[in-house]
Amino acid sequence: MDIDAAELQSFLTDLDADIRARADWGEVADYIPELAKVAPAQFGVAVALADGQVLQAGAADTRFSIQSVSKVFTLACVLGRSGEQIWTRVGREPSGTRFDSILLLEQEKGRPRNPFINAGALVTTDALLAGRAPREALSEVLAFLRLAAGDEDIHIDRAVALSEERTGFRNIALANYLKSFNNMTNPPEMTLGTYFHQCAIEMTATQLARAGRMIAQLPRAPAILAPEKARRLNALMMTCGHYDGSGDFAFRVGLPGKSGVGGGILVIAPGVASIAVWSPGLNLYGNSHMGTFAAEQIARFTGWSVFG
Ligand SMILES: NC(=O)CC[C@H](N)C(=O)O
Repeated sequence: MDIDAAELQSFLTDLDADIRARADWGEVADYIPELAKVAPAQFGVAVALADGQVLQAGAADTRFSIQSVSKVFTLACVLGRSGEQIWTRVGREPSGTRFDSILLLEQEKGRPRNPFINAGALVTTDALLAGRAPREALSEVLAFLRLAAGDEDIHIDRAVALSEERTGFRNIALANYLKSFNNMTNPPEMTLGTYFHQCAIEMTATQLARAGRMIAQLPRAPAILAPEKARRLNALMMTCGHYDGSGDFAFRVGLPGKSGVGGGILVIAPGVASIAVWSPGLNLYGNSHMGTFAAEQIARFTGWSVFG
């Protein structure tokens, strides 16, 4: 749908003011000590449009920990590297369980439901390593993101990675459990270290919106993701991108999205726009509370929806 950029810009500016006035921020993720230090009362949004413009409001240039939003990009790298093989190790169904749940893994014999819950993302990261050192695999993800965003200034926050490495006992359990089912080819601590560093990539909303242009297949996006891969990433983001809150996100926003416990959400309007919202306070499902609200308001204002 065509949208007047100036009108959308003034809508975003008003939305930022509205959100600040509401002051209903949710709770920051406190199970990762470094993330517990982030002030919840923050909001930023960036919208990359098909004509190349990037609209911004609020703290669009503040860096935040992208956390599980990284799972979209590692999956894209793995699909590029080894094609469809990954689907022998991980499914494509919503889990209906929390992002860090171990519940279904025993019942389903070590094959995680999808690549966006932690168990599935650990398998994807394990595949990404492909016999390489963690540093090489992480360089590939960073290079891919920098190319996608057209911005070299994207890095890993080591303090966040180490903080999770020290306290990520559920992920450590998941990785070992996967190993017991032979669904982890590397030593669990190697895959875990890579995963924690990938989650600790820092980006601004502006950089994330620009990186998402290839998933939206915007005409000016760098041609580094084949259209059929973009379509499938969008399908997975829609069905699994918000864990057990995916149905609610689809209902409220109507666009594919991927959240992270750092409070970021990447939202894709295929062919039209790539949107990044960020607000560190989370809702019950571990998805950004005000970020979801903002995505809902933007979809309502623009009429963007994959459901017509
Ligand atoms: N939902 C998330 O963003 C979770 C990512 C986080 N690094 C974890 O594994 O717990």
